[in-house]
Amino acid sequence: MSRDPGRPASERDGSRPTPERDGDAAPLLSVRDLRTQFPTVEGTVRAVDGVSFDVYPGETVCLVGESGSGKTVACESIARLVDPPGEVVDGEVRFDDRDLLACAERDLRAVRGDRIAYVFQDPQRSLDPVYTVGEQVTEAVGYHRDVDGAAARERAVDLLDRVGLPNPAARADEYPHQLSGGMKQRVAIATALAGDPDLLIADEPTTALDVTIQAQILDLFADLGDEEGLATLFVTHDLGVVAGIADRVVVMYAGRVMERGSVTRVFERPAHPYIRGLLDSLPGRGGERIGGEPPDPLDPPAGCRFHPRCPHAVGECRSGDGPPLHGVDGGGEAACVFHDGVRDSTVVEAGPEPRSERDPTHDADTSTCGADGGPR
Ligand SMILES: Nc1ncnc2c1ncn2[C@@H]1O[C@H](COP(=O)(O)OP(=O)(O)OP(=O)(O)O)[C@@H](O)[C@H]1O
Ligand code: NI
Repeated sequence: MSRDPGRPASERDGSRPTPERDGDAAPLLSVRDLRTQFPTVEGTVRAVDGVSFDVYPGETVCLVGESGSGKTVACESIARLVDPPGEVVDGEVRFDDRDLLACAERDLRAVRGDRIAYVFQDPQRSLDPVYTVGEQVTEAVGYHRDVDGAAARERAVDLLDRVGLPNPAARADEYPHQLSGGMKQRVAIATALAGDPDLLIADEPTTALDVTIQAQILDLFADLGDEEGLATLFVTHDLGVVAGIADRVVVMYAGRVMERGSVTRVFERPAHPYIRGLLDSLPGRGGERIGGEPPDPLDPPAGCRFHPRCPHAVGECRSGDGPPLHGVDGGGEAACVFHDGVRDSTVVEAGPEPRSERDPTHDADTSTCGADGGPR
């Protein structure tokens, strides 16, 4: 079962930033071996622990994974927004051939204010309480475009309309505290889009919105991707949203990338048992919710971090630093030993089966309580 053996075995060392997509276009954003830690009294939380992925111009990449998997910390690390004592301890974040982690704060502010826009999970973080929403969006328009005040205001109202703010011309004169949480988030999104960024990093931007408004905003992102080449890194744990908007998907678990690939391939042929389990448990798919809980971030298991919950885990999954990303059939990669090019990867595609049918050599440790890393 050939699995593209010519690929580098691991990208974790960051030494070879192989493009994730074939073709001529260079990635707009290239994240390599990103590591971010939080010192706490109980120990070090390795919230992001060797994450690599690319975002190409005009595409939408969805970062998915259960709560606590490191999606927010990854995004904040990319934009250098991690608050101390949290610290990006390693890695590279290339944006248009500039390493954002290495550049001076002043240069970074220029990039972040102009070419990269950020929508926080909490809209409060994006808005200034002392200015009206119209002033904030207008300022963002004017900052980036050479337009007079009236034209900037007109564009601001238009944007507020496009993000679904009711009665935008009147609402523009209100202050953030006069708006509901969902409306604030819409204003935050309008502000982010006002400057025609090249990259939008949006952390669960639509979670708090009702489905109609959510759909409207997702459509708006799609239009801006098509019309203006806006690339989006979109964090969500709603796989329905992912199916609707993503070009490519990056699946995180316990601070690591478990799988990357086109949305079509990942949804049709999930390669890693983790994303396979998440997809199977969607309504109508007939599968059960993945048993167990994500690991304690202070003390993740050795080997593959998902192994205590994995129906396919074999001895090798329980020790070492976890498998590298292996190329999978149909494109993309999965950090799973079943895609090492030697094992039969179809056992993952076939779903959970009695273990003896798949790996008789490891029958002895079929319970998830292997000595070197059972559930804690
Ligand atoms: N300031 C902090 N101090 C200590 N640990 C932190 C801090 N911020 C985040 N973490 C830890 O880092 C890990 C990743 O958190 P993160 O918020 O990135 O997860 P997430 O995938 O965005 O989850 P959610 O879907 O709930 O937003 C978690 O274990 C979290 O507890
Ligand atoms: Ni988050």
